[in-house]
Amino acid sequence: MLDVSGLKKIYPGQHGSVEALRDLTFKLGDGELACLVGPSGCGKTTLLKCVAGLMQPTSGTVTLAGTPVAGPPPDMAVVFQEYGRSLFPWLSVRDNVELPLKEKRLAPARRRELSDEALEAVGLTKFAGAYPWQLSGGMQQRVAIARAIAYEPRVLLMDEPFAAVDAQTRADLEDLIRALWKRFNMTVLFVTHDIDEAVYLGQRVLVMSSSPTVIQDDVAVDLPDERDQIGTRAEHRFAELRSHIYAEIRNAARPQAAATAD
Ligand SMILES: Nc1ncnc2c1ncn2[C@@H]1O[C@H](COP(=O)(O)OP(=O)(O)OP(=O)(O)O)[C@@H](O)[C@H]1O
Repeated sequence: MLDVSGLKKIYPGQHGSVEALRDLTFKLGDGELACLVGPSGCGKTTLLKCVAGLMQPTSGTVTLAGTPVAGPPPDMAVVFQEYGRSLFPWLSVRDNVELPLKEKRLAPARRRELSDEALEAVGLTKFAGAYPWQLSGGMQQRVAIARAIAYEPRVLLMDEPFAAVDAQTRADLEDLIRALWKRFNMTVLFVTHDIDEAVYLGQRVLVMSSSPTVIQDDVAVDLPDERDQIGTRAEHRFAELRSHIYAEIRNAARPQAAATAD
C-alpha cells in the first residue's frame, strides 16, 4: 500500500544544510498498523510530511497503491499533534468534520452520512453542534480523528497525536485508534515518542536512528491482536519488546541531534 524508497531530505540553510533523512526505505502492507519511533529531532515529522505529499524530498520516492506521491493524495488523511490549531474555532464540530468532504465535492447528503458515521465512531454524536472551544483537549482530538475518518482514507498518518492529552485520555484514544483501524480497514502509520504506546498500538514498530536518519530496526509486535491497557501492558512479552526498542533508541541517540551535510 505504501512504499517509501531511498527517501532523503536535506534542508538548505545559511549556516550549512541539514540532512534530516539520509536513506529511508520501508513498506506498509494494505491494512497494516505500524508505529514509528525515534529520538527527538531524528526526522519523524519530516518523513510524514514527505509521505503526505506536503513536502518534496531531496531524492527518493513515496508510492501509494502504485501511484507516486507528488502532492497530497486523495486517499490519505493526516492527524497532527496540535488539534487546537487544526480545528476551525468558528465552525461547529460537524462543519469541521465535513469541510474536507466539501473539498472532495461530495453531495450534502453523503457528507452528512459520513460525518454522522465518523462522529458516532469517536463517540461525539451529541456534540455535533458544539464548537471546538467548548470541548476538552481529548474531545477536540477526537474531532480531528473523526474528520480524518470521514474522509475515508486508505492510509491514515498520525504525527504524535496524543502528546498533548492526559494519561487516561491518551489510553482511551489509543484504544479508539485500534478500534477504528479494525472497523475501517485502514493502513495506519503512527508516529510517537512513546515506546510503550508504539508497542501497545502497533503490529510493527519501525525504529529510526538519529540524524542522519535510516530505519534502524523493524520489530514485529507478536502480542495477541486483542489488546487491553492493563493486561497487555502487564505481559512479559510487552516488557521484552519495550526493552528491546528502548535499547535500540538509546543506541541510536547521539549527542548531536542533526548532522551537517556539507
Ligand atoms: N524547515 C526546516 N528547515 C531546516 N531544518 C529543519 C526544518 N524542519 C526540520 N529541520 C531539521 O530537521 C531535523 C529533523 O526534524 P523533524 O522535525 O523532522 O524531527 P522529529 O523527529 O519530528 O522531531 P521531534 O521528535 O522533536 O518532534 C531537525 O534537525 C530539524 O532541526
